[in-house]
Amino acid sequence: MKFTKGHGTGNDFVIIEDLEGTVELTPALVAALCDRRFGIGGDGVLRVQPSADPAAVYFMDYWNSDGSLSEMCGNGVRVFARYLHTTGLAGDEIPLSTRGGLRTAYVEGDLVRVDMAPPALLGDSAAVIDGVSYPGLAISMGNPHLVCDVPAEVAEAVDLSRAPETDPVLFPAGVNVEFSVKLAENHRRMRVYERGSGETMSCGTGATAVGVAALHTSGRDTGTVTVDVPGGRLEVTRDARTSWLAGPAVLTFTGELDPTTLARRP
Ligand SMILES: N[C@H](CCC[C@H](N)C(=O)O)C(=O)O
Repeated sequence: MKFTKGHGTGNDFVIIEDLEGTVELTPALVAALCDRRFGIGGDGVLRVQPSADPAAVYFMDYWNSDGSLSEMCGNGVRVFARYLHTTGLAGDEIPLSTRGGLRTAYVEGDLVRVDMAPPALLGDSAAVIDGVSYPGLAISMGNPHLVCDVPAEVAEAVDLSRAPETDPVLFPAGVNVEFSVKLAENHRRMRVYERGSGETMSCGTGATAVGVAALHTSGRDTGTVTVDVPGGRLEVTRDARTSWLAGPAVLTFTGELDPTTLARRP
């Protein structure tokens, strides 16, 4: 099985082109592929499949590194677009179907910009870590997010080695939790605990949720927010119609493996 590695601000993915439908992905195989010691290593898998929706040619079949599925992946869809553009499978403007619906990516040199669709603000909630409750704003980007505004020292110290406790009624399938630090009116820094992947260096849907929350808490429904993540810098814009995510997306290497002989963590 051939694969390509890529990342967007350090959120890295194993890309598998499967236009013929010959690759059988299972949660166990995805976890083995994403294992950073026994496998290739990655925060998730992006499988390129034909789109059932006629509005797009390709479907992004996204899996988290634990083998779970998600509706959307903002860095993933940007790396996915970079792969299609680099391999000549698509041009500069790429409509894509995802489990969260249609998204359109625009390859602009080193940057890839995505129409992330309008956010849905779901109200107040909180995340609990080590008995401390962090209030946050629940936002859907197709997948669920909880954006907690915290001081810099809290964001630096908070233990993200395991999933924060969150509301099982509001988030029955779990949630991605962002800890957002205000650096300036239109500038945030964040750490993230990703549902299904743990702490990552970046989360595109999460950065978009952080930007939307930053605008919302300052009474604005439109604007642009720079979001710094441990893996780099993303730009989030909300306009009257939708939300946008822009940032770098690169392919790092290609390889080949036999999934039947791929090592499994003991
Ligand atoms: N872990 C997320 C999916 C990947 C999101 C993230 N990698 C991004 O770039 O948006 C979830 O289960 O909803």
